[in-house]
Amino acid sequence: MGKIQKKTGKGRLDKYYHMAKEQGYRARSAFKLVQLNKKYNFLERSKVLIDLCAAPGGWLQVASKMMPVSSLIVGVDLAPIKPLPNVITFVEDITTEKCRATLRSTLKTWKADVVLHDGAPNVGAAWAQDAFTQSELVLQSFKLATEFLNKGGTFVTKVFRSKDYNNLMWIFQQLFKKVEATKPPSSRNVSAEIFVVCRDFLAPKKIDPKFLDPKHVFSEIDTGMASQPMDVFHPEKHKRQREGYEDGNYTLHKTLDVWEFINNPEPITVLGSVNKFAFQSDEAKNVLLKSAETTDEIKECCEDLKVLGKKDFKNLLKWRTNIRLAIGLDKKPEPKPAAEETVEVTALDDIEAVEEHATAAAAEESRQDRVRRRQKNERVQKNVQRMQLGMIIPTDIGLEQDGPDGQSLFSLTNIQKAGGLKVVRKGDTDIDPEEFNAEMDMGEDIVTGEHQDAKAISKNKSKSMVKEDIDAQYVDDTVMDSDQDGDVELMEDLDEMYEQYKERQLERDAKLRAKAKREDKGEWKGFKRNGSGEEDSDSDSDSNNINGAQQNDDTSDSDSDSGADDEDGLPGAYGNNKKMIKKSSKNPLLVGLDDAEQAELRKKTESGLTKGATMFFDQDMFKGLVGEDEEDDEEDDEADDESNDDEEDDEEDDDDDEEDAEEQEDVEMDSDEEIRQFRKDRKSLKRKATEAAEGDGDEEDDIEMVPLGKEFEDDEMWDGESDEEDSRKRKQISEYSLITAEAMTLAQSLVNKKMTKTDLIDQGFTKQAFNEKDGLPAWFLEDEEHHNVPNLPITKEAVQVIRDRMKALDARPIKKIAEAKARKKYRTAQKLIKLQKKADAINDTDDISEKEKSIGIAKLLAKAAGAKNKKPKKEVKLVVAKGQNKGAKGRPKGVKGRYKMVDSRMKKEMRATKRITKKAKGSNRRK
Ligand SMILES: C[S@@+](CC[C@H](N)C(=O)[O-])C[C@H]1O[C@@H](n2cnc3c(N)ncnc32)[C@H](O)[C@@H]1O
Repeated sequence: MGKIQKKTGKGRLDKYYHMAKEQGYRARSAFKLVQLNKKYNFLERSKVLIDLCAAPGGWLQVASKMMPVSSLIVGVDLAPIKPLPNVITFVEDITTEKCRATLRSTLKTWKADVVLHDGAPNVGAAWAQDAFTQSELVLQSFKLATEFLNKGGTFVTKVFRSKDYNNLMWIFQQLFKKVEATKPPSSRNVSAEIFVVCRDFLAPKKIDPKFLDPKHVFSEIDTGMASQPMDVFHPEKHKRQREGYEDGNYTLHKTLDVWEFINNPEPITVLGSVNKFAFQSDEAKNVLLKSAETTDEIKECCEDLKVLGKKDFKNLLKWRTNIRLAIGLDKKPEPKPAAEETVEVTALDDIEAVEEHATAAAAEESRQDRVRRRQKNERVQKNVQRMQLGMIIPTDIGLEQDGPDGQSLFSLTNIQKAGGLKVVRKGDTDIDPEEFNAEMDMGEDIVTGEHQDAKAISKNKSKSMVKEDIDAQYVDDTVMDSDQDGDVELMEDLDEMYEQYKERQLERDAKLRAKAKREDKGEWKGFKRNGSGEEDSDSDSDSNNINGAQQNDDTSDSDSDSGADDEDGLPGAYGNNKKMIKKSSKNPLLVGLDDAEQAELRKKTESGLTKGATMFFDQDMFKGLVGEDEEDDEEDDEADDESNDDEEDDEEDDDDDEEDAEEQEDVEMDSDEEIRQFRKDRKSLKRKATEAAEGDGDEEDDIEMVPLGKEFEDDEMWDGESDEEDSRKRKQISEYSLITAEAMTLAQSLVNKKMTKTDLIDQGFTKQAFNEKDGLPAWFLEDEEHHNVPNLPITKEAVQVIRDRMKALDARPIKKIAEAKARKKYRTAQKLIKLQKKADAINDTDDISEKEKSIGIAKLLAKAAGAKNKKPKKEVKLVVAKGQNKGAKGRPKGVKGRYKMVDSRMKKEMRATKRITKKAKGSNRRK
């Protein structure tokens, strides 16, 4: 033990090992004393301590830490102990007279308050000098304790569970008032060691020498277990470990004639107590060796029984049974009724062994099952977290319309599949709670799980009702185990999130429909994308639009409206049902609407929506929902208010206005430079708008971005409006709306009543208003398109508004960046949780002081911070060995810091090496 041994065994490097390392103790055993002292508090009030068998010094460290300063601490061991401050150590065998004398001279007239003994023979570096057994060592230490302890002193010793244990305890009790055996938590469960704390030394004047004589103490003990053989099928249950160190029993090599094994009524006992079976007797030679049952394998097994495994022992037992049957020692057991138990010992053992295997396999299987379930749950939880962070949407984890297994939550096809359709028709809505619990046990989806058997399904009237019933039961159910609870909680969370997602989707759909409707009504939304002033040439159409909007033109396409309602108006239950009807028309439960019903649903109501759409929007979830129309109305009201305010302001600023009138009429830009800058900005804004529409489309709305084709622009320039073009134009307007300064200026002047709608219409009638493009040469049309661009007025305010908008757009991160940020945030949060857990663990440790706890936590934090503040790698500058650097020795001129010389040849060589290795790899693989 003197030297720290390499700990390689599984579980050796446990919590206490790491704690010892962290806290600077020389051995993990230090914590045993810490825990013993915590329980019995003997160190704090002691002034003199002797540690027998103290190397490498873990206990001495603890003692010097816990005992008052200037205490006398003496440590002895066969192995040298590295010096420790305020501790006296010497190398000695504690069983010798010399050790006693040294202790006496060290302590002088003093007596010890505590004597510790943690000795174990054969485990130290000095194993060769070790001649005593554990119990003898304990008795020796006890002897020293009785000599050096003060009255009322404490003796702590390590004892192994052995036949000597009771005797030792009896002796201790004779000389100490209180004797308690305890196993501190840091002592491994697999270890047979126990610590005995003997308090209040009685310090009798005379001690009966028999108490301290090993021969006398241990001779009387006979537990009758010394000769107990090992059970070869349950070696782990063998008593040897509990017996502590057997005195050399294992060195005996027993050989037994195999014939005796065949005849012995207790074959397992024989197997456990013998090293070798010899074929020596005549019977063994004549009968056994000649038998066909005695295979080479059996013979080999007989050579060394100590190296055999369970399977080999089973083979030997089988062989013995067969031989016994063959030579007539046993009769073949008559076939018995199944209920009767077999009496034959070996057969039972075999069965037991097989059963044991089967149980182990089943346990392993269920463990793996648990692991799989836990992993699945963890995966789902992770997804949920990611979904909450907005990194993914429910569809990404298959949660939208489909259940986790890809089955629709409310799919009626399941019922048919499970054959429960008929019973469903009967309308029985009861659910068997046991079946429900069984479902939950399987960790499957409550309603859609694959394990939904016919019986369970037959009790469902409809899926939705089932879910409600289940939910109700599930709330009442208090007997579910924790595993189920976890699953159920998870399912609940997922259900809730799914509902929220659906609501959001419906809300969004409603907004989209309202928007489309408004567009169809011909509401004017602004200028088209290129902002090149097609408004002029297009004044007809635009003015139509304006008129349309202002006169609340009812010529909007009501058909398409209703059509849209039919298609999209019921995206939830109804819409899905339509899909389902198409998909699974074979299912008698999934009945489509007949023509009359469909026609009824298509009928228009007063609101202009179809009956189906009205029914859909009458659902509770739409109550209190402010549609875009209403929002816009509100905005309009606000705009009106503002315009009124502006009017007041205008009156005040009349004089100024007159002065600026001329400037206001035309483009109001400070300089050409500003105009150029503005046009540049406008271009980038358009680009961003396109990006936003493409990248964020799924987040914001589902409007598709249609690039402006040449054809489209031409048509707009010259043609009168067809319906199709009209709608295209409107779409364009709605997409780009007020993103240009021209449009904004115009809007502002309309809102501020600086321009009337008649002015706007009049402006549309220019000399080019009715130009025909038929017959004009292509080059002219192209030229016109490029250069005949009306210069529309723009105001500073409009430019400012657009710029602000652009800034806001700039400030918004693109989807990928947002995702990356969310991921980073998530990872940081996870790290923090981990750190918190570690800190909590340190905090909860009872064995260390507050100071040590704070040091431990500070270390943790420093480590975490260190990982963050890792120094970046120093850059190595590549210097090409050419010119003045060619063949230069040492640092090339003008190069500072780290550098590496490279030349073209090196590059070529490196490439060639790579090529060759790649080739070699390829050819190896082909082989
Ligand atoms: C488990 S270690 C003691 C560890 C010690 N308590 C610590 O915390 O560092 C057992 C020690 O007993 C010592 N030992 C065994 N027999 C001994 C003997 N006869 N005399 C002195 N030391 C002995 C071994 O050398 C070994 O270092």
